[in-house]
Amino acid sequence: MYTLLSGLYKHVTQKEEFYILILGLDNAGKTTLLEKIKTLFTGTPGMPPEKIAPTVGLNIAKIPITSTARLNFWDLGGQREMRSLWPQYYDECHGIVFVIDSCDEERLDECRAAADSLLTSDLTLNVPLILLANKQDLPTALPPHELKERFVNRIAERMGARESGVMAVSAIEGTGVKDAIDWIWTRVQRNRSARPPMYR
Ligand SMILES: Nc1nc2c(ncn2[C@@H]2O[C@H](COP(=O)(O)OP(=O)(O)OP(=O)(O)O)[C@@H](O)[C@H]2O)c(=O)[nH]1
Ligand SMILES: [Mg+2]
Repeated sequence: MYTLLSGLYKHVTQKEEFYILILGLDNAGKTTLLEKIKTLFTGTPGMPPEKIAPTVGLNIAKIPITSTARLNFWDLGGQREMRSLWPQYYDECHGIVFVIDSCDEERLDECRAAADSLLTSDLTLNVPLILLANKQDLPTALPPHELKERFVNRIAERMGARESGVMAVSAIEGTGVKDAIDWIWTRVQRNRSARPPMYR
């Protein structure tokens, strides 16, 4: 009887867990984005931008997306030494958000190299990926069409068969953030036979 009841309780309370990696070079705005996601999707405001320091290790946010499913965001540090840790998380992730600083033209090549190594890993094969052209609130930001030409088109062949997209956002102002999360949520659900959710 106890086993039956505890099984039933588990069935009712267990949630589908999807894991989403937030990657990109240091200073791209990943943690600012994570905190904005918290603000927009939970009742609790995220940390204000001025309190956010460069990430050493990772930050986590658990976002209830429906009554039965949760998106777990893993925001990893983007500094060069931290990037060697990224592959440890590829195997378990269901989706990837790749954040680009649209104002940092000088580091576009470095950014492309980081995206290349992520996309060529067997462990991320067919994992949906959204590229976010961040900091669009700043006048010096490359507009999305220019970023597409100078960045996205050059890594397009590495995308393979995965679902991919590009969106313009401002993590600080929140512009485009909800649409980006809706995009990734739709894609991880579509990809669930290849990468099924975890149950916790
Ligand atoms: N204007 C503007 N500034 C932003 C935006 N997003 C992030 N920033 C700023 O960019 C800087 C870096 O932001 P973080 O969120 O710490 O960057 P990160 O990608 O997490 O960096 P690492 O943790 O080192 O990998 C901070 O000064 C942020 O305030 C944005 O949308 N607009
Ligand atoms: Mg960070």
